[in-house]
Amino acid sequence: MLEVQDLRKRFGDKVALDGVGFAVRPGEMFGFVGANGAGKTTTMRIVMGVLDADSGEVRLDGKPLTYDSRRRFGYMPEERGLYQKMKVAEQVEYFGRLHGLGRAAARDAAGELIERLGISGRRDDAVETLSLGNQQRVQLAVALVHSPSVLVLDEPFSGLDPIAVDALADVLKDRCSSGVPVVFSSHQLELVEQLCDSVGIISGGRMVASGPVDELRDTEGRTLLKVVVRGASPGWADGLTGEVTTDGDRQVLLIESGDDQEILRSAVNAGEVEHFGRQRPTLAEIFREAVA
Ligand SMILES: Nc1ncnc2c1ncn2[C@@H]1O[C@H](COP(=O)(O)OP(=O)(O)OP(=O)(O)O)[C@@H](O)[C@H]1O
Repeated sequence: MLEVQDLRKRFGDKVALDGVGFAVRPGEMFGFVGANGAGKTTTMRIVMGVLDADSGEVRLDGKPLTYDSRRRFGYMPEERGLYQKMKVAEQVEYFGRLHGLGRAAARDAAGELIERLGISGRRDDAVETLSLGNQQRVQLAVALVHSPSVLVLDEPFSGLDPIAVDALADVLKDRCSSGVPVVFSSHQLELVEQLCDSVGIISGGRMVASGPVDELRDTEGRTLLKVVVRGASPGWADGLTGEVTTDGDRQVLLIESGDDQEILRSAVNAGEVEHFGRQRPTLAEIFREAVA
């Protein structure tokens, strides 16, 4: 298990991290979300030992991280770093070799990832001739080539087209199912909600919510009552406190609290009730409330 414990970090007067902590179990996908400048990259750099914390600790399976344990991590830094003149396949193999793979193993692993990430047509091209999205795929292959025991990825999905997003999601799911803890940051909250077992929301250097996505949806944010009525005349919900929107010949009422029976009676009197039920907040809604 990867444990990040009470990290604190200042840059001069600026407090970047003010007690950041979370844990990621083997085989768990953890989405790290927060507004720009919230502290995600700083946390990931500390996990990777690129930056020292002022205090706090990062442990793997109960032990503080060392140079050797970090060598087995796969890291995709925010500042992407590839050799621009080197060819794609050569580059991925080279990083595999740097992480200790033998020549044949590095070649096989590079070939497989290049294929899975959809860049096999570019394997013999210099990185500098690739589009930004394709360079990002190479960067991901480089982070994954040595079958890391932990994955720490800073915005791995940004700039990818939907096909590449799916390909990367599949690769990450595979790695997770083989017992690897995966941490990635992202601003794509729908994707995080779909993919991750757990999320951590950071705001101003502090964790404001974290835990399994399902639990957060049960305990955080507002559970709204959603009522969909067909054929109702405008103004049917005027006496109620919620928001009404129109969708074709349907009126959709979202209401936080009230007398459910009274609301139902108003809806039935107004038209044909197509839907009446509570809906849990999405991750995006929880996020907006948590960082507000
Ligand atoms: N080397 C540095 N020197 C000074 N301040 C820094 C440095 N690195 C980060 N910061 C500050 O620390 C805070 C956290 O930054 P960080 O890059 O960790 O945020 P982030 O959540 O990754 O943001 P984004 O989503 O924009 O990538 C910000 O206020 C940032 O300006």
